[in-house]
Amino acid sequence: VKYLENAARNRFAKGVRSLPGPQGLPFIGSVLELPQKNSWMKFHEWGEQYGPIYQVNLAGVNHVWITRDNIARDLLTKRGAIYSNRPHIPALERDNRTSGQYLPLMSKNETWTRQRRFAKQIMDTSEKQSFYGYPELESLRLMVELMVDPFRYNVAMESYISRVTSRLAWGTSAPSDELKQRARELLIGVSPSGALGNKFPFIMSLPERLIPAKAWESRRARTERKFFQTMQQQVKSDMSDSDTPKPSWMRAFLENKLKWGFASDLEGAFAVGMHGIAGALTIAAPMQSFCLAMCHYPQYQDLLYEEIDEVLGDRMPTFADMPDMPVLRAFIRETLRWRPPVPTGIPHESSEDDVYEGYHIPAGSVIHPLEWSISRDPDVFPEPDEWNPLRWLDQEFPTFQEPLTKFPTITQYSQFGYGRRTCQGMGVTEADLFVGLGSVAWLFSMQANDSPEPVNKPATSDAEAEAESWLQEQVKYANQRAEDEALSEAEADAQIWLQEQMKTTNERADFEETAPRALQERRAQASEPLGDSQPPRCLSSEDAERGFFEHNAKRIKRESWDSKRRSTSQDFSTLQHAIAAKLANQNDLADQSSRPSSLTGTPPPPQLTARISEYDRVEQAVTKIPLPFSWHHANDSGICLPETPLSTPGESESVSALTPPTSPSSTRSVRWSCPPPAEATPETTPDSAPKTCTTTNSSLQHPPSARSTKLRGTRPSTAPIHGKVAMENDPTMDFSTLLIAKPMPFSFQLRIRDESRAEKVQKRWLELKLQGKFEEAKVYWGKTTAGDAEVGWGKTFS
Ligand code: HEM
Repeated sequence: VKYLENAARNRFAKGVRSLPGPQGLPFIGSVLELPQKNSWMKFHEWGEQYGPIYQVNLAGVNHVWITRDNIARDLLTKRGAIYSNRPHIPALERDNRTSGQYLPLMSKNETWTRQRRFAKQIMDTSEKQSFYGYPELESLRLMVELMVDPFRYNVAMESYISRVTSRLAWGTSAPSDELKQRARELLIGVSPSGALGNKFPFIMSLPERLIPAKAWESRRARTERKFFQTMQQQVKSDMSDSDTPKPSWMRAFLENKLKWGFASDLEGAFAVGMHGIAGALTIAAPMQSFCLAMCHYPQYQDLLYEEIDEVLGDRMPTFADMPDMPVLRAFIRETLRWRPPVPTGIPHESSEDDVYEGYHIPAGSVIHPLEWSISRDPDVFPEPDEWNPLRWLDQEFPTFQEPLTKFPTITQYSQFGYGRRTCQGMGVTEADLFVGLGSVAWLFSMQANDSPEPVNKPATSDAEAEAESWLQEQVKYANQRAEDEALSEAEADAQIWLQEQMKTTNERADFEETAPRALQERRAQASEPLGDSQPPRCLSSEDAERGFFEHNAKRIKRESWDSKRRSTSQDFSTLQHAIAAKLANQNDLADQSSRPSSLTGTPPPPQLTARISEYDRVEQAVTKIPLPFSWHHANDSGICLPETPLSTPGESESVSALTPPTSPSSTRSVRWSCPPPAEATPETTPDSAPKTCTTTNSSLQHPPSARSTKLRGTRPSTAPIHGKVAMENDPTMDFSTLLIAKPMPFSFQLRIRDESRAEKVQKRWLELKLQGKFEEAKVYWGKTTAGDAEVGWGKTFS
């Protein structure tokens, strides 16, 4: 019906043309042309083929894709009056446009207006109070977790975000695990590639007992409501029981209930809970992309360390340091540009027919600002596929903006949307990333794991066996203590920690059976030159890097701390051991009892390998579930695909009047910023940086003096890409498949930059831990997915 309606609308629009775009098949349109993974790459490719605004019929719905910032502003900002609705999400139990549950998904109506006003107020007020100091507090715990268990860096970073957000929402970090689960379940519910109801909307009108996916959604919705109400009730109790209740968004709601004009307390519970979910969902993705960037573009790391050491010295960063740290802000801004967390943007829906530059845009079109393309406009971002923080620091680049005390900033950035629907969380995102990533770079350096040996050793190695027996002993000891006497909070924490180590050691055995081969295969793939690559050529960014350092000669004349400080880098095993020992000592002091000497014995060896988090497992499981119809796959675009996707779109003669489209063949070429590995000569650097690229092409070589010690000539080991990406050749393009693109965990090395900083962190963490400042995550209804419980964690799919 929608297809016929759209066709009729297009006929009635006289004197204007339809937007260009792929023709597709009748009714289903171009759904069969979409890939299963990273669908935004296909939309990007179509943008290069059809122009900066084009339309695609996807299963009868007209989707308009915008690939340039100025067009998105023209439509979504300047004509916001008719471009600010949201499309319907069929898999949700209640209509997202009117239910009042999820502010980002509501259409423009009264409920949206009052909730948006509320959102603005709580964000402004909490920003004035430095977001209550929560990022600083939780970054301490993040540092400890990274020291203790570096291979779970992704879990630690997700927990950091979730804990900060839980504290902001309800003043406590206890619900952080539950919040993560609520966020991942909602993400499945709203992602086109997630819940089955988004692929087959008709199932949502059938009885629950026949449709497990509908029952799953009912439980998700019930659990979410119960969780938000429980948290609201808890804050109410804290406010009446405590003289100094913690500041939070919920407290702000409860203290001024009448002011907000909400229909009920339940609306307030959702208005706050939704912000919790929005935060928990999104910010962890750029934190993990930052690790990718640091490892694949290591030549910029020292620039950041120099700033950190100069501004912060021996203390961790705070929100107040923001004006003094443009380099850190540039790293963050560039990471968001390079790997947009929401690459397809969040769609708007048009409420009226419109004409733009002679093109007809029918009412009811779903409008996507395609962030992946917008942040790759080569006129604004030369060499757009390169991660290059200098574009924000060097005036040679078009994106440079002064004053550097304010710019670069991620606020007012297109990644956060347009017009009346702009994201409300820009400020808090910047604070979380600034403090969190600043702390990470203050304490650690990162290196790609270039070891030719498999990073995982067999679980039966001597060291592993020793570690296992050490951990077993500790767990036994902790269990014994638990029986003998009531455990103090710190002791309980130590026990949990030790048990986790034990679990990890066991999990490691499974993981290691399959991981080494897969890793080797991936590395081999990554180092193969691409078939259609062009000869290596000198990139302007390299000149720009040199220029930048020449301009900043005074600053960079300072001796690099690099070799000196890195020599103090400490193995994690020692650190892990040190934490355990300190915890033991602290507790010994507290209870005057002695610990077994084995606690200060040989610590477990670290395995610096990323581990798949629960979140990733869930996401992977979603996309692996076989659907009832054999010709359908799950994919990340919301469209059902055949087993073998048809990859050749029909050529269209439509040409946009806006910017002439580039020829598809030119956009498919792959260029290298340094020669492909086959032509590169490895060159050893003093601190055994992975590899440096040199080449026979003299234009790529710069005299070392001009480069300064800050740029040690290490070039990315990835193949920079333009237009169509050969994803299998780019290890930085491995994302989760739901609406938020989160890089999959990868293997790399974290090294402590300065031992005294590590000790400071441990000491402070212990102090605060003993003061009860770091609550453990609370279990609300068990993590079981079994049975037909009224509330609980949903299975990935039932
Ligand atoms: C990396 C972090 C984040 C990114 C990339 C992001 C991105 C976005 C985008 C693209 C939109 C839609 C804008 C549009 O429709 O034009 C949005 C909306 C929204 N975001 Fe964020 N967001 C992030 C973090 C947050 C956080 C931390 C919060 C709150 C704690 C938040 C709260 C919201 C809200 C409430 C809306 C809805 C605004 C409306 O529809 O009126 N976001 N965000």
